[in-house]
Amino acid sequence: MADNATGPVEPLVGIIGGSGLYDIDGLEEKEWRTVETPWGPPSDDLLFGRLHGLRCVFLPRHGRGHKISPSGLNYRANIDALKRVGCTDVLSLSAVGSLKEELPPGHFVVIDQFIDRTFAREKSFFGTGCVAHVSMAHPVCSRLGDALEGAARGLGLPVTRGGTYLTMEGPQFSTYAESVLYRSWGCSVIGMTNMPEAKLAREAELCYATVAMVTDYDCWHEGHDAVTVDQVVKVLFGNADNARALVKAVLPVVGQGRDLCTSGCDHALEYSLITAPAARDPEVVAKLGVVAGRVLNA
Ligand SMILES: CSC[C@H]1O[C@H](OP(=O)(O)O)[C@H](O)[C@@H]1O
Ligand SMILES: Nc1ncnc2[nH]cnc12
Repeated sequence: MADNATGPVEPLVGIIGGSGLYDIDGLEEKEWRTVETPWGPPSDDLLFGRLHGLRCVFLPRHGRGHKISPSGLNYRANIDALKRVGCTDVLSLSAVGSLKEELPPGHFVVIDQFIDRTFAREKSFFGTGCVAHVSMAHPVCSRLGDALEGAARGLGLPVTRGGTYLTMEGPQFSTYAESVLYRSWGCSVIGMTNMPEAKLAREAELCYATVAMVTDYDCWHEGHDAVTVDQVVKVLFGNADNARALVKAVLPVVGQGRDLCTSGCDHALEYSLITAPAARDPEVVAKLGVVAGRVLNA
């Protein structure tokens, strides 16, 4: 292991707020700051502040006012920006459609797997000039998952631990045939944003976990109309209050000093680089400074 992969870690928690979550209330010492990255601009300025005295950073995934569509998001810039400002842990909060009867609107799912059906997005920081292959076998940090589950249960929120999030390209919602197909695959929920976000967080050696907040039954459920934005928005404003309460409850748990992540997220690049040092393109390597500097400069 590169000798800079040691603890203890002073965590800084980044929160990516999805649809309906464009701000975090109750933040002290609040300040929006512009962050530039080699991958272009992130979705918006980053909001810095303190909750219960603990520092955290918030990024509205679609920008304030929800200006950017799922396919138009600069996922690389968002993840690089969070790492660049010192984040070690990323909590993703997302609105989703339910693919299971037992996950009704208002329910929270602490995701543990993803299926990536997106096709029109930049999915890696690496490529020609510096190739790396990280493991995505276990895409979610189970330490963060434990903390989110505990906090949700402590608040009495309806929560399920574990579930597969199917990421579709969008922006249109699924056809009935697609919805039925994804159900037959055993998927729990459907959304448009968590891939490649989770892949990029892994490449950047960030601990990442998603709380999926159910807003609708997509279009497969006979007893419910096919999803509309109107319906999603109605439910997600209720969900958003619960999401904010969850963030407040989980921060004191995940914000405490710790050793290296027991899930291995923070040394994911350890055995992943395959391009020989002499064959690496210096320009590509320079771009990767924040994301992979730990291993590239070891
Ligand atoms: C407004 S419904 C569709 C929209 O909501 C979800 O976004 P996010 O994950 O950022 O909450 C879904 O993935 C779509 O982007
Ligand atoms: N049914 C659905 N499909 C895709 N993304 C969603 N976000 C919220 N509901 C959704």
